[in-house]
Amino acid sequence: MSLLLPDPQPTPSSTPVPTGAHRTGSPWPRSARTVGGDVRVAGVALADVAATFGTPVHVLDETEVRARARTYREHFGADGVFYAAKAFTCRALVRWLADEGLGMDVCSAGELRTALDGGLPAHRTLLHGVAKSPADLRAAMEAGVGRIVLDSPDDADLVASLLPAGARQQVLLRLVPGISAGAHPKVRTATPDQQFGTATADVDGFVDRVLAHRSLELVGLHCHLGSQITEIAPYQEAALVMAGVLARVRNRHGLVLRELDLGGGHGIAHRPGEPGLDVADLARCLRRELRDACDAHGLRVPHLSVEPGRAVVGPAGVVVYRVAVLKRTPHRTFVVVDGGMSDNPRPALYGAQYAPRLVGRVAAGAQQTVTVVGRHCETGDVLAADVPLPVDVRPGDLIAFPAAGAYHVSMASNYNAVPRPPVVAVRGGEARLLVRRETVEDLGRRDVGR
Ligand SMILES: Cc1ncc(COP(=O)(O)O)c(C=O)c1O
Ligand SMILES: N[C@@H](CCCC[NH3+])C(=O)O
Repeated sequence: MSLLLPDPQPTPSSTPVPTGAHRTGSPWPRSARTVGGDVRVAGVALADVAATFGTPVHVLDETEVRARARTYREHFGADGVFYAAKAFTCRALVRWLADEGLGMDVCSAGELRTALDGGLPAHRTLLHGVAKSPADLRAAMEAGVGRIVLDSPDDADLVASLLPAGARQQVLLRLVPGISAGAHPKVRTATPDQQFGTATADVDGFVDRVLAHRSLELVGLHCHLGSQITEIAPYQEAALVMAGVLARVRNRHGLVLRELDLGGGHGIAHRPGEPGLDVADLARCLRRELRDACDAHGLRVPHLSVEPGRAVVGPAGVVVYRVAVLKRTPHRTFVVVDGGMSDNPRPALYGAQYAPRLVGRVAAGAQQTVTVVGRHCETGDVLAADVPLPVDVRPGDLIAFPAAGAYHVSMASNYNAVPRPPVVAVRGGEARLLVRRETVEDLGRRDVGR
C-alpha cells in the first residue's frame, strides 16, 4: 500500500470534489487513487495515458483545477482573482478558469494571446512586466486589458507614450514592501535587492510621474512577495505596509486609491506531509488585517485581489516518465528517465524536491534509495535525489511525479533539441489532448538560414 495516496479504491465518477479550504499535505490531485500497482487520476490510469500519448506526458486533472479556482473565487470574490498565466497556460485551461469566474495576470503578448484565444475578455486581464516590450504593450492596448501594472516610473512614461491619442488606461503601481518571503532566494520579489517593482520609500516620485500623464488613470497599488510561501504572516505584513502606503498617497497627493492587489505566491505541498497555504484562512486573515489597518488610517478598505498561479494548477498536474536506463555505481543507483531539466528545470534552479513513485505495475514490496536523473548532458540534471523506489525498478517502468502542474510545461525548453511533452486533460474517466507533443519538425521550422 502506498503512503502517497488515499486508500486504493476506484473513484466513482459521481463523487464531487470538495471545494472550500484546500487540503494540505498531499501533492496529488484529490481524485488520485491507487489501483493495483497503478494510479488513476480522475478515473484514468496513468499507464493508459502513457500508452496512448507516449512519455514524458503531463496529465492535468480538470476537476481539480476548477475546484481550486472556485475556492479562490468563493473567498476573494468577483474581480478578486487573477490567475498567473506564467504557472501554465493553454486555451482549455483559460476556458475552465474563465468559467469559474477568474481573471488572468499576463506578462507578455504571448500569454495575452492565449488568454484571448481561450475566450477570456480582455478587461479581465492585467498586464505585468519589469520590461514590457512595445509589442507587448501594443497588444495589450489593442485588446483593451483591464489594468497595466507599472513597474517603475520609466515604465509609466513608456506606457503613456504608446497609448493612442485620447485613450485612458487604468494602472496599478507595483511596489516593494521590503518583506522577505518565498521558498528560495531566486523566487523572492519583495526585498530591496531584486529587480521588480519600486521601493515604497520612492512612491511619491512614482505617483508624480504617473500623474504627469493624463492618459494614465491610477486606480491602485500592487505588490508580490515571492513564490511558494506557506505562511500567512508575510501577507498580513504586506497588507499592513500597503495600507500605510495608501494613506501616504492620500495624504501627500490627495488621491484615494480603490484597489490593492497583493500578488500570488501561495505555496503547495510538493511532497506528502508538506504544508500548503489554506485559501480560506488567508482570505480571512488578510481581510481582517486590511480592515484594521485601514481603520487606523481612516481609509476606506480597498478592493482586494490576488494572483495565484501554482496553487491553482500545481497539485492538479502529474508528469509521467519512462525509465530508460538503470545504472548502479559504487556511489548511487541512478534511474535515468526519458525527460529531465528541459521539461522540469525546478530542481536545478531552486533545489526543488519531489516524491516520485512507480506506476503501471505492482512492484516488489521493498524499497531502495535511488536518484532519478534526466536525459540531458548535464550532471545537474537531477530530478529527485535520494528518493525511495522499489528494488525491482527497471527500464521500461513508468515513474510519476505529482505536483507538476505549475512551472514545468511553462518553463520547458528545447535543450539538446528535445521536443517538449504534451499536456493531457483527464476528467470523468476520459483523457483528451490539450497540447500536442512538439516534434523535431517543429524545432526545425525556425531554422531558416543557409
Ligand atoms: C507578479 C506575480 N504575480 C503572481 C505570481 C504567481 O506566483 P505563484 O505561482 O507563486 O502564485 C508571480 C510569480 O511568482 C508574479 O511574479
Ligand atoms: N518559477 C518558480 C516560481 C516563480 C514564479 C514567477 N515569479 C518556480 O518554479 O517555483
